[in-house]
Amino acid sequence: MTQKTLEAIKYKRGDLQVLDQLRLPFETVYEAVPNTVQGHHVIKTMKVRGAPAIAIVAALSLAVELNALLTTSPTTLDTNDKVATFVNEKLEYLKTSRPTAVNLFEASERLSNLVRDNGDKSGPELASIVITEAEEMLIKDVQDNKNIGKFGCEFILANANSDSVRVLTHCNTGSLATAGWGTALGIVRDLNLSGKLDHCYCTETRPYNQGSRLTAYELVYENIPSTLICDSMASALLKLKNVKAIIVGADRVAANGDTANKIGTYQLAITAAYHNVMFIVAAPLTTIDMKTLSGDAIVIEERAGVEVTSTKGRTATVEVAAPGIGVWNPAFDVVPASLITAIVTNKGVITKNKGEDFFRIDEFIKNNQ
Ligand SMILES: CSC[C@@H](O)[C@@H](O)C(=O)COP(=O)(O)O
Repeated sequence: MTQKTLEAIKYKRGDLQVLDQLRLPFETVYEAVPNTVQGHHVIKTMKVRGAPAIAIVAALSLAVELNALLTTSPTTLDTNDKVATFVNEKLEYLKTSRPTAVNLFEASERLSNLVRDNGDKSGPELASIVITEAEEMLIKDVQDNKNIGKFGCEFILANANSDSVRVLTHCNTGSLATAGWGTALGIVRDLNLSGKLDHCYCTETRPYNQGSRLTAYELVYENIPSTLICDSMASALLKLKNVKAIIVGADRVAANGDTANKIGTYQLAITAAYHNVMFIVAAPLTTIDMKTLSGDAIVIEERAGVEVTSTKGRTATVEVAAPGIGVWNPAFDVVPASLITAIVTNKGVITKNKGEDFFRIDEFIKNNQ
């Protein structure tokens, strides 16, 4: 059965449009992204957000820029060297948009390696190879998410000891955060399609409200039985509502399984452990960063204090804090591997060995190439 999901990224060769997520859930407005300057802008300002979507929009913004130059200014791309320099400079620039989600850095490295490995091609040929690779990222991400949904749904049902489950999710990990379907929210979709989802709770996810604005929007859009809670209600929910699993996405998973995700994820993992509730991280393998050995080395983005002192409503942004108060606004936190039950990837589910408090992700990758 196919199910229509929201589309954060609309692309055909030479034309990239992104859904402006700052205007959701009240207005559906697409914005053209004709080049990397605009790509950088929509990522930095969070018109597009979510680890996979950030990487795909960055790569496609480069693809549309290259595509346009091939016709409007062919001499700028007429040698291999010119294209290689152009692509690498643009990738370095795009990487400065947001620091925590590794997918952007992984995509950049992949495109850069492609350029290095195609030193024998003409300029236009090399540009075309880069464009095609960026386009494939968009297609592959949806398939990866479908696999995550299936694996995660099976794992949760196999371990829940009940016929239908209630789950809690945090931030937005759905179609809006990816090329389609979603990671953690993809699992929720699969649970719902299998008829085994009793209810999905979602947090508001202050300060940016990805939960109340975006996840709630996706849940309502698809008629998934769901309820919104404030972030501060999570422990009470686990105590009183028989939730079987908390399912979250990831911005970067370190080699030992420590996971950076939206601020508030860490406290959810602590309360899940206390209440003996499964804590599931859902992410494609592109979100795993084997070069980062543990969560301590993950750079956490800090954003402007105004996101905490104000809230964006339907018609205006309103101040909600006493003027003059100091603000700390880390956008992400790190969940230690010891608190994570399983990491659900597009290649399968990674669990810990008995008695160990870290994941052997290197072994999993070796066995699932
Ligand atoms: C599939 S999205 C996974 C994560 O990127 C998501 O949970 C998250 O933390 C997004 O943060 P954001 O700041 O909205 O980009």
